[in-house]
Amino acid sequence: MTRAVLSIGSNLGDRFAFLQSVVDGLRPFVIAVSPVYETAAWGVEDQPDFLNAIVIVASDEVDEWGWLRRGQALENAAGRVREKRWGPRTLDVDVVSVDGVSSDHPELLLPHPGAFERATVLIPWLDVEPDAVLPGRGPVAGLEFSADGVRRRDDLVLSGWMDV
Ligand SMILES: Nc1ncnc2c1ncn2[C@@H]1O[C@H](COP(=O)(O)OP(=O)(O)OP(=O)(O)O)[C@@H](O)[C@H]1O
Ligand SMILES: Nc1nc2c(c(=O)[nH]1)N=C(CO)CN2
Repeated sequence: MTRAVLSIGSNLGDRFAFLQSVVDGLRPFVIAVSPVYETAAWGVEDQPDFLNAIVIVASDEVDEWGWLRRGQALENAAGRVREKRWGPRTLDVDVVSVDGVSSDHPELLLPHPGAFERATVLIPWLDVEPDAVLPGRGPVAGLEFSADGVRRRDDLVLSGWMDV
């Protein structure tokens, strides 16, 4: 059994529909979905705001590479064009952590090396898992990050996973 924490984001096109496509695409495996946040872009700041959320998935049959590949398939289905690093995208699916797995393979770094300082990951993660632990960093609730530019969008609720 693997359990994975996925960070999803979109800042191009129908942002909410692209996030919903992840919940729909991973539906049998989804065990929790966070609220949606409107977030100012970090990294490359001169680009539209993102919508971000966290999806927690679990399966007996999918390993860490399987989660990465499924995320990439969903990015491709959203018509994602790979341009510059940290640039705008229809859909980004990052594997934040997979229980009990660490990896230094460049195509799958686990835990995700940027997660510990990204409010866009940590705030929604705490919503669904207040006692979350980021391996190597400790309890997420104890990490220091700025919540500036992160605004919860209670008008946008990802659906269709609780009734599986
Ligand atoms: N934990 C991970 N989750 C998703 N992709 C990863 C992970 N570790 C390494 N990668 C690799 O990162 C590449 C995708 O990078 P991408 O263009 O999405 O980066 P980014 O989202 O712009 O930046 P960042 O990785 O800092 O969030 C892919 O080649 C993928 O194999
Ligand atoms: N607010 C926000 N900014 C970003 C994001 C993201 O998901 N949210 N993802 C990026 C590339 O991984 C670059 N910048």
